[in-house]
Amino acid sequence: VCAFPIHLISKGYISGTSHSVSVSEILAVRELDVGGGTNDDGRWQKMPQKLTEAYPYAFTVSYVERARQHRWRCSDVTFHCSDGVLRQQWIQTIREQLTALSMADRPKHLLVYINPYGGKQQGECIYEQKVAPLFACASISTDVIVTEHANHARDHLKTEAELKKYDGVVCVGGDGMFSEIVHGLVSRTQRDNGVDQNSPEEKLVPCSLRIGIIPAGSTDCICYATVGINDPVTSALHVIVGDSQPMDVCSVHHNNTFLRYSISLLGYGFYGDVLADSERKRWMGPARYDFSGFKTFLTHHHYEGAVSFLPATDILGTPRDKTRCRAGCFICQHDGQLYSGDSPEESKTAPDVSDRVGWGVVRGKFLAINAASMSCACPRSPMGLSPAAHLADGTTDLILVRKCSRFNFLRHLLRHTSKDDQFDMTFVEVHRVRRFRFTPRHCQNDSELDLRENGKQLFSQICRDHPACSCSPAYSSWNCDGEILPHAAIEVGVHCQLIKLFARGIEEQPLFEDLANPQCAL
Ligand SMILES: CCCCCCCCCCCCC/C=C/[C@@H](O)[C@H](CO)NC(=O)CCCCCCCCCCCCCCC
Ligand SMILES: Nc1ncnc2c1ncn2[C@@H]1O[C@H](COP(=O)(O)OP(=O)(O)OP(=O)(O)O)[C@@H](O)[C@H]1O
Ligand SMILES: [Ca+2]
Repeated sequence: VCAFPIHLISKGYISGTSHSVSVSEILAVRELDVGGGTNDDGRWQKMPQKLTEAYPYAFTVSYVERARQHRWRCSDVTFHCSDGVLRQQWIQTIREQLTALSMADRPKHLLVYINPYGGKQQGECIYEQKVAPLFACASISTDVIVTEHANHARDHLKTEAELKKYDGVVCVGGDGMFSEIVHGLVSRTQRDNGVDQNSPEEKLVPCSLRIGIIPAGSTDCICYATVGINDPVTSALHVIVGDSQPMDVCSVHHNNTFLRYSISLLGYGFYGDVLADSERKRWMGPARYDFSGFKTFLTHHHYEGAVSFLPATDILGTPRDKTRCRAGCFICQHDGQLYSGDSPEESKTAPDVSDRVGWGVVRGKFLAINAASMSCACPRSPMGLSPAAHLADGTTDLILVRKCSRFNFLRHLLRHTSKDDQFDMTFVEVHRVRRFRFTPRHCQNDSELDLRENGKQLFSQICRDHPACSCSPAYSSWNCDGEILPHAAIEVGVHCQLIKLFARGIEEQPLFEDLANPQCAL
């Protein structure tokens, strides 16, 4: 902590309270030319002449200030003193401390990808106006790529990007853009280490580069659930101070072929149907999800199949806990494990799939099958699909919503918008698992599956053409972090802490938020 025992003038007046700033939350320090009447930003300083005469030497410290609802802002305080040597000592000392932080965790050079078409198509503008000036202030240099097509960022990371040059990768966009970055980085890391992604049993190698998300999408679920707010300035500040948040990643396979990774939601039934419908309405922007959500709710389709899963035993925590995964989460610090005799490296890998002992099976008709590897909190649902899920415990919460009336399903959905327990309903069950499989009914073998994948499309088309038809199609689609998967039969495994974000998890709110904005001291 850096406390300032010299005279301090902030915003044109002297305050009598004390103020301290953690060095780890200082962004930059710079000299201020008091005599000239301006600082080096060219902004005028409103300062009484008497004070500038008495304390002509000044410097400005930019630091993180906490605002409401997990927002961070960059604030400046200016310190004045009568002695030029003293000022230099302060500036030098703070700079030395910042350099030490840069050597440890702070990024110096970043690779930035901007999706100009995500969310409300504001990505470039958000980056230029809100983020780039902060990176410049913190002396972070960047290489910026504005993507030209879908998968541009993924493929660039996978094959071309000179990753050694960078301390992290930043994406400006939504969950889809983040997913591209994850696929690029994870695939590159596996290829560089000779790991075959197609084998569901393979232990994946964690990525070394951290990922920053500047939210500019429609849902921004990953950002919201790791920071507490989808706010570009807050996220940029978390990048600058060099935060690090490990995250679980699910691998999804079909018949020993790798399909995709999932970080937030794998949803079959309701969320798959919402996504499939909403993709045809991208022109509507973020509102497409509400439109398609309403439509899908009215169609009320259910799907038959079997879900088999490997429950996570010997773990701290359950999906029905009242406690939440927050910054410095005890459970995530222990990889979610109560006790493990394994070495730390072994305990972070996917469990042995050949051991079928302990697997459970649930068969039936489902409105929704959801796997949430994290809470999936987002502005639509501030507590998320699974409020007690953990970011980095090596498990996913498998939520099974059986066929029920529209009224009951609406009650279940509505509970996502309040603090009421959405799992406390007879037709809902939730399991914390390390692996699971889904097999749609009638799915006997691969050749049949292909037939049925085609049949599904045909059936959906018939139902679309005949809206009065009230029957449920045999298959839904999997929504994998906002992408539709090409197969209904999948096998999923959780890889504990495979990636790291420039985030720290949601901070606990100060008890008296209104008072958490101290002024500066003499
Ligand atoms: C009555 C209101 C109930 C509201 C219930 C809201 C629950 C919302 C839970 C959202 C969970 C999002 C999980 C994140 C998934 C992301 O990886 C993915 C990519 O960005 N986003 C979506 O798939 C986008 C998925 C967006 C889903 C939106 C669902 C909206 C449902 C609206 C139902 C209306 C029924 C009204 C009946 C009168
Ligand atoms: N230049 C581009 N042109 C077209 N599509 C792109 C481009 N760059 C990226 N994409 C794709 O756009 C898709 C959506 O992007 P993004 O996730 O940023 O926004 P969103 O879908 O509005 O938000 P969310 O994923 O939070 O719902 C991503 O799947 C990404 O692959
Ligand atoms: Ca998890």
